[in-house]
Amino acid sequence: MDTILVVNAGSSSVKFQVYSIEGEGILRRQLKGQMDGIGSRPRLRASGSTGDPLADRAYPIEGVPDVPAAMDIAGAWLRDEQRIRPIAVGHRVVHGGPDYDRPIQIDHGVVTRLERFIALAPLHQPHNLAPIRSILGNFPELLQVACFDTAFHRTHSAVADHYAIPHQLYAEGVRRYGFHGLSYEYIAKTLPKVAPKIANGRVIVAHLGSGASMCALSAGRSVESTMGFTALDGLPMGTRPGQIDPGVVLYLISEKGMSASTIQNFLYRDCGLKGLSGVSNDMRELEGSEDPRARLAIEYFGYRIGLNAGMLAAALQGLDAFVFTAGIGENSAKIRAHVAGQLAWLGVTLNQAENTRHSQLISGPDSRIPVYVVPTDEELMIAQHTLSLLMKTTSTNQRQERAS
Ligand SMILES: Nc1ncnc2c1ncn2[C@@H]1O[C@H](COP(=O)(O)OP(=O)(O)O)[C@@H](O)[C@H]1O
Ligand SMILES: CC(=O)OP(=O)(O)O
Ligand SMILES: [Mg+2]
Repeated sequence: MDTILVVNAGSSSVKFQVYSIEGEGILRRQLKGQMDGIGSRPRLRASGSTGDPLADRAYPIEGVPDVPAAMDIAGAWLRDEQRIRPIAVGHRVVHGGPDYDRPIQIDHGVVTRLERFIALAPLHQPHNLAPIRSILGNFPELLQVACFDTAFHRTHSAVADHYAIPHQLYAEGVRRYGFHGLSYEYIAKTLPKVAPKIANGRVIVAHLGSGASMCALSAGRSVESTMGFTALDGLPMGTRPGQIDPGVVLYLISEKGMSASTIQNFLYRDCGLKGLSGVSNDMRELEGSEDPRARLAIEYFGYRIGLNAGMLAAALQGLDAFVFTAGIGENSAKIRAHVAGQLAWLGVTLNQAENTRHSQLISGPDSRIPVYVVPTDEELMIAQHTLSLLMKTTSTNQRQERAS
């Protein structure tokens, strides 16, 4: 059986899926899993094609201190216990920079170009590139495909793509890229099935995971994002502050004597829900905590989502639907209710029972704007892109063989 392996390293999780190729362009999921709770409660969970459990293992927090450790455990499980031998591997690569507006086949030159963006995505890019390098070294013939978080946002207009800084910096690549593009691409592709009437309209998608952002979709295309040059901007996240006055960074340099690398660590690892609550970066832990600072962090998260929704509705000049997705968006009825409250001025009402049940449509019948919960599937997008490139390279090879 020919299979495609998909690897998605996020900031608090490593997700993976294995698909069999069932014929021209048809994929069937064989296995799905994730190692999540990195830094809080590490756990490896995986299931087979019918949802049958294949693994559920908890690890001590010090046993899986970071994403590379999680990647090693997941890789060993796939290789040694599941005996996965794929014919192609698709990778989520968070930063594609200004050059890549679509998935590409990986070679050493591509890896070198993507290494330039490590400083722009230090929580992700190194972990995205590590397995790519290792596979290139051990299996140089294996097709590997890089699928970028930034690519889906390349439809942004010039005003959405710029900062108000001298043009030379834009030319060098200091632009408002936006991230979580594979997730938004999946939602944009799924919306015509979920809500055919509004899929062509103006939709805000809130990808609320460990990293969090929101995207304004107009007729299924991204027109604006809360994230920018890096995945630091916009909403508060597990360990990142989201939007912050650059004056704070200047203060840390001039008054606290912090170096560039100390500030980088601070902004990527010590802020956000973790910094504000002093309790945890993990929304599950915050929701279970009695600590008033945990409550403040939850309150802040919902408040900032509401503010950013106003901004994106302005970019869209109106709003036809609101969609929740990713770890928090799909699973936290409490956060969704809080955000719906923030959107009441837009005429949003919530159906409490449907929200508690995590139903697909959670707005009330009188809501002026429908609110949906749509589970994302970045891995499926990656698998589809990988299969397209696999088919392209196979037919090119066949043409070359016939010609020689
Ligand atoms: N049942 C739940 N209730 C509240 N939050 C949840 C639940 N399940 C997962 N989450 C939250 O989702 C976040 C992880 O989301 P995810 O999209 O997997 O992140 P990432 O891909 O960035 O690692 C964590 O903050 C986690 O606490
Ligand atoms: C870009 C980003 O923040 O990704 P994740 O949510 O997977 O950490
Ligand atoms: Mg993620």
